[in-house]
Amino acid sequence: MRTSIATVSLSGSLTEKLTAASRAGFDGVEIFENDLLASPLTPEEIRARCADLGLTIDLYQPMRDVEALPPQEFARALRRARHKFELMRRLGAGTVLVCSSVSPHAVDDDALAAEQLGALADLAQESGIRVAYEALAWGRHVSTYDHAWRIVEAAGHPALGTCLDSFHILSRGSDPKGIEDIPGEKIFFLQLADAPLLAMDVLQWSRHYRCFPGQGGFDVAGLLRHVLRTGYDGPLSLEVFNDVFRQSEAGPTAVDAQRSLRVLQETVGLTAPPAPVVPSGFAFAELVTPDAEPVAALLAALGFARTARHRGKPVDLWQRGEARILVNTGPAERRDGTRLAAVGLESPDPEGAARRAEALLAPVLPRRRGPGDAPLEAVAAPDGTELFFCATRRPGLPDWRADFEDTASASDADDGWRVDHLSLTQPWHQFDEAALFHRSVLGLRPQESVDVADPYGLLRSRAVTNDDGSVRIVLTVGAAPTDDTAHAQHIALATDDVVAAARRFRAAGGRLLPIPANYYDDLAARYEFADGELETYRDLGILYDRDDHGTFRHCYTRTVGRVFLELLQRDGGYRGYGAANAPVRLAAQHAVRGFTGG
Ligand SMILES: O=C(O)c1ccc(O)c(O)c1
Ligand SMILES: [Mg+2]
Repeated sequence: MRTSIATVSLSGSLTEKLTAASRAGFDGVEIFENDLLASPLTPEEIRARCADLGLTIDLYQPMRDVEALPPQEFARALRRARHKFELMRRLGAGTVLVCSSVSPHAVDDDALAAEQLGALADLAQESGIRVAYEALAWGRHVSTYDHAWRIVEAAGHPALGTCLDSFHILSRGSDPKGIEDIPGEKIFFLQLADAPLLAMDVLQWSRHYRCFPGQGGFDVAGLLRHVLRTGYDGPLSLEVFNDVFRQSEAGPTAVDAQRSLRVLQETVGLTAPPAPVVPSGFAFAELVTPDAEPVAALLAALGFARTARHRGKPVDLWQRGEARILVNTGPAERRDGTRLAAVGLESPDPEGAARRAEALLAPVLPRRRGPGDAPLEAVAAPDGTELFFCATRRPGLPDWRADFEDTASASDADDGWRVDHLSLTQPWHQFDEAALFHRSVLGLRPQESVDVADPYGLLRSRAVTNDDGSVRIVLTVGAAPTDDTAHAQHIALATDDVVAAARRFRAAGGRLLPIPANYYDDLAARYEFADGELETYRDLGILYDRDDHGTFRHCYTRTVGRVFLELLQRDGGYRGYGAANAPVRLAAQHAVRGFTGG
């Protein structure tokens, strides 16, 4: 179906908004009055600009406080309407949105509302304009979609229809099934927005927290299915009031928006893009570093061996068991220091995974290929992390390690080491986008979002995983973009014996993050441990957690550049990431930085 976006959903000047919408592939826009009023362009110039960009103007909005008014007030509303309709004629906009009145003058009288909306529609019709009446969730007398429809139906005017807005319908908990009672041709417009499930005033919720479908907790797809059953064939339009999007660059936001509509259309069966190819493990994690020495020392102390070197680039492969870490000393920038730049995802169908990514507007990266290199499909995640779709030892698929020359054989080949999860810090304004990206492009499943207290701010964290837990990516976002501790990334390595791993690391000269004694006193109060067990944890700085399924023990290396490593042991099917311990870990990391001056 045609896709549209309200200018209020994007940041910048009207021109910037239109350009971003067009580039992201939208067919049309809803022009918000404020964007027009603030624009130096005349309505004719805006019309021409839209035409040049291949955008139709699908809606002009909003017109407020029009219906169920005393005669004098209504006369004034009609006068305003005349001006708006003239403006819309110059703009070439054919539909105006009228939202249900919040005016203290409005009376609770559906017959009067129908009569006055009919009179407004008469006037609109003279200018070839249609009126779409929308119930605001906080409207004074009309706040539900079925009520707005009853009034439209009673008016019985060909130029008057209703506008459905998923936020207003779902935020109030209305049953969207009743939408099917509205004839499709009387639904003049459909606005789509999702929102996180928050317990708050609905107006504040609407004006600040809306997000794109698939990023919140509403069943927008379910609502759309009801709308489609009516025969509605107008645009799917995103109307998202969001404080974060207002501050972010319009270009990426528009792409995020368009991706959400592509996923939504796929979900309801309107389109069939290439199916997701869910990754089945981590092939590697790649660190880019300006100085390989500290990274090499850290990996060596952990028992990793440098097993291979890339034939054409300064990239070493370090390995322990099934855990593989690439250390790239090529394009590193001093400013960032060591960072986690790329992730190799085991893919049953790398080409299919890349096609899926492309269909959902993920930037496909130029293949970094030298002569004779194995083909490697790669895309960029919203945070810039490069995601490679690759195969390790898979019959019929080229092995990514073909580009590497063995330098040593791996030690400890079968001791159960593997990458358990990767934690990737997201730019503060891309957290919701990142979750939607990983879900839709990679087919990973988002878990609950958790808040983690950091001594200098609050962190949000959300894991995306595949079904068997062999791929887990933890997306985090910190409050202060300048806080290095909150913005560190990490590689978590699973072992079958974290105590032995920690001891070995320390014996080899590695330094584990020290954890305060208070933490262990508290653990002793919460759980019973075998003799000496707690003392071992206390000595090594091992943290402990438990869920309904099992237990979790984990400890941390010091940070190199932006990256640290975690050693962990999952037992009995523990599913989490030790979130209960994260505040202690973050405080300890801050303390170490403070102590050493970073
Ligand atoms: O917040 C508002 O006032 C407002 C205005 C127009 C809309 O279409 C809407 O859904 C909300
Ligand atoms: Mg709306």
